[in-house]
Amino acid sequence: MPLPSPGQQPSGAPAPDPATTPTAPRPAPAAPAADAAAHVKQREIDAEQRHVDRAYERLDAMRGEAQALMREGYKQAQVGTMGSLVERDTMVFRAELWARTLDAADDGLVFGRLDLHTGDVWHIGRVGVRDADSEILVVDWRAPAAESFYQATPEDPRQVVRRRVLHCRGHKVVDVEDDLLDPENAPDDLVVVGDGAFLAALSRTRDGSMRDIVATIQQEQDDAIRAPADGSVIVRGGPGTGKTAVALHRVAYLLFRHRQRFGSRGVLVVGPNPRFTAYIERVLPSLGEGGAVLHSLGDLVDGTTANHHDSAAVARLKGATAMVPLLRRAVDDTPAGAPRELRIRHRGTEVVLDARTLRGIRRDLLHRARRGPNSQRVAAAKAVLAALWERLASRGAGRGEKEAFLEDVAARDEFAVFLDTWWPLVKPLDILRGLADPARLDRAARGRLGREQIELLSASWRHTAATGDVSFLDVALMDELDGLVGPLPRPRPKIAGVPEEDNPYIVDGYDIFTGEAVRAAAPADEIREVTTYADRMARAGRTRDEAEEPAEYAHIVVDEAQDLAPMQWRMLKRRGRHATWTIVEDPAQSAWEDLGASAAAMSDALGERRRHEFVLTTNYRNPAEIARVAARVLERAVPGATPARAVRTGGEPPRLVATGPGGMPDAVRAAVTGLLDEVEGTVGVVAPVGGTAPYAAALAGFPARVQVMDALDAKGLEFDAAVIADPREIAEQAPSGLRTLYVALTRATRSLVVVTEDQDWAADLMGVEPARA
Ligand SMILES: Nc1ncnc2c1ncn2[C@@H]1O[C@H](COP(=O)(O)OP(=O)(O)OP(=O)(O)O)[C@@H](O)[C@H]1O
Repeated sequence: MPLPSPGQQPSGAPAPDPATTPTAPRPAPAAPAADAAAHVKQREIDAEQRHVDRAYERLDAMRGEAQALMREGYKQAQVGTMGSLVERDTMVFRAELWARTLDAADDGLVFGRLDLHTGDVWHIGRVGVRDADSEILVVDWRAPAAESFYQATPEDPRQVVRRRVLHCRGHKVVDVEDDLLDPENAPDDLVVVGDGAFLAALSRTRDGSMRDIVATIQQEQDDAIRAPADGSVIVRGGPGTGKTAVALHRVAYLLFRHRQRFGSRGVLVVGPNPRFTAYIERVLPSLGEGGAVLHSLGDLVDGTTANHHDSAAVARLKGATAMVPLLRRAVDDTPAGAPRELRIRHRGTEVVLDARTLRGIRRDLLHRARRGPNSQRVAAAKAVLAALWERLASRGAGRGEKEAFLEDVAARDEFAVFLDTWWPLVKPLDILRGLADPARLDRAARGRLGREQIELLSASWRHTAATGDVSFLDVALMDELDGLVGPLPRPRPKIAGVPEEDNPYIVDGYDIFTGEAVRAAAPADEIREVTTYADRMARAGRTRDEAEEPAEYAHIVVDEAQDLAPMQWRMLKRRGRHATWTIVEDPAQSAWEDLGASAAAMSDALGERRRHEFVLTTNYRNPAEIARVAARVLERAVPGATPARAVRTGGEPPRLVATGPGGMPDAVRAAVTGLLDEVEGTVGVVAPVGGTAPYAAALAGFPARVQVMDALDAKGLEFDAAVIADPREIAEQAPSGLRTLYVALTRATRSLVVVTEDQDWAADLMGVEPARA
């Protein structure tokens, strides 16, 4: 669907006149023009309403059929054979999915119509609907027949004479808006009406959630949405060009056209932070697709949630692939607190394994550990026991004593405690905590980090060790470590009444992993299975690697991909080794400095598959007044970059408020108070990274539509009004700071207020004269 210039008809037909005037290929009736126009339009709306009513009647019938199918599925359960249970599950699953899709389609079921020069008329909607005689009432927007709705232009009308957008409130048609694409082939009585409702829709109030754009997808966006499924799609474009919207509609498209392939292994959508995933989470369900999994980069690893961004200097270190060998060496290093030697006394003889011998055993075990040291725990116990026996044998012990010796040592507390400290089971977080020790970090880095870098990193992990806080990049490191340390063995659950001897990790009453004595668990008078030490070790070895790999997906969407560090790409790659990808990025908004390294890591994740690249050029979010200011900052941040074209005018001109030292929170509060009267929807307050606290305090008790966040967390979001606090600090916090400020300046759909202590700097940067707070 081609886009209107500001203040013009959405496309195609020459529409010089304001608008609500219906225009026709033939001259419009003379007078009274306004009344006649309203009458013609109402007649068109009434006609569409009749069609929409029929479609809703059939939708209700289809929902009834889906419910009946579900009931039928449950009935089959009563038959009870294995086969019928499987059929029942499939039937119920499909019927439920279908029922959910139909429910989601209820809101705005029909939104478009195509009149072809063949005389055919197609209505386009959220799902396909047929009447009882199988006549098509509505074509699903993702079906090939609907393609012209988004793709036809006056230059290439694709048989479409008139394209109509229907605006509905609930089940009621409230407006229609036409594009005349092929006047030559228009029948004499064809009516064309329109009032620029598309542009009006763009300036609607924001309620904090993104909405689908299915009725108004533009041609260049549709190209990306419907790109072939055989490769990966990369969508680039400036802020507000609809990149996120396109990626989400592509997921709905892929699931519709290739459900078998993408539905079974699933789709993962990854956004920069949880605020962003909450913002987009309604889009796919509103398109009838509830199956995709949404995650932020901070919660991709089970049981971990990032709660802060690292400073730019720390992020540069943690995000680079140089972390891979460093982490590997940290995993292989002797654990902190490991004993230097082992002394065991057996029947009056002391057997000692000295530091050198223990180091040799460790090296050997690590060499053999394909799945990380955690999987070698049983092997470690065996190797130490074997070395002890060798020592004893060298001092004259006979072969016949071996079993008794091993039984004796393995059962001892001191051996369990030794094993637990010498070869502990480790979790990724333990390794990061260990790296809080500068000496250990230096060893792992093999001298490749300078003193300042060691201090920065170890300070960051000291904070983690003390508080348990992890950063977004720590999550990527923990995911890397997950693979390096290997899965933790999963002990079988304790079952009441079952003696602990059945647990393969219990050796003679001791849990060889934790060192816990569990002898008391089995009642003394219970008859026990008689097993040897060797039986139990063999059993332990067999069950050791049961932990799960991270889930793999058939398709992965990465939003704000320009910000991903190489280590984060590695984390995603592990989840999509066989996936196709949709990548959404705008290098001009990147907070990550080494764009080359990031691009290489992305390329590695995407693999050899074909890539389809698209560039979106129109800014649907910012009014031209805000876009102009943002473009000035873009020119400084990325000289030569082309800003997207803003289609709307009529926003408030951006305001610059100057304040004195220490006056920032009060000035921000005053700006927000003013904006709450000006706009009905959300007001976003964007602060420097790590600097939200004073503003959150100043705005305590304000309505929930006021949201405070730092500039990195503002990525991808939009608000009716935005207040940028301390732009200079945002710009100077990192080498990529000006780009981050550019992101912050492009969040508002209507009003933008920038509050600064450095008025000359800000006025020069933005080209706006300051007012005093
Ligand atoms: N074709 C369209 N019809 C209606 N609204 C649209 C259309 N395309 C985009 N929008 C709206 O424009 C706004 C910006 O879209 P979106 O967030 O997808 O842009 P983006 O390119 O991802 O921006 P950013 O780079 O800042 O994250 C959203 O409100 C979206 O709904």
